[in-house]
Amino acid sequence: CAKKAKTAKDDKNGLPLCRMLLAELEAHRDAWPFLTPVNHKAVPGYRKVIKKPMDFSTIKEKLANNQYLNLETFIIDVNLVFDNCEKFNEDDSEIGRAGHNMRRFFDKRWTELLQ
Ligand SMILES: Cn1cc(C(=O)NCCN)ccc1=O
Repeated sequence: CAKKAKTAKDDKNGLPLCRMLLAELEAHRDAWPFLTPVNHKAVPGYRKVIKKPMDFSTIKEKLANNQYLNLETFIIDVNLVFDNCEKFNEDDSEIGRAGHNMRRFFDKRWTELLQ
């Protein structure tokens, strides 16, 4: 039978924790660039430069469709949002700074919740 989950990443609380973390991300004042998919028709170059677009609404949909195995696979998609942002935006820009702020917030929260 399946091995008993050893760490919080694998245990049964993984997915409710993901929903809680996502709700906190969506409520953050700097979440606005990340709430919905980047409109590649309105943002020149985006589709070419960013190979794997990701945003909070897509993550929410994937959670609802049970597409995350555990907290780890959820964290990978959240980090993709911030990595795409760093790739496409100057650090010294509104959206670039929002991405850094959101990544710092997320890293702090999931590590706190996992302790
Ligand atoms: C994350 N990100 C968002 C936008 C954007 O324009 N978002 C809509 C805000 N209303 C543009 C580039 C980018 O990397």
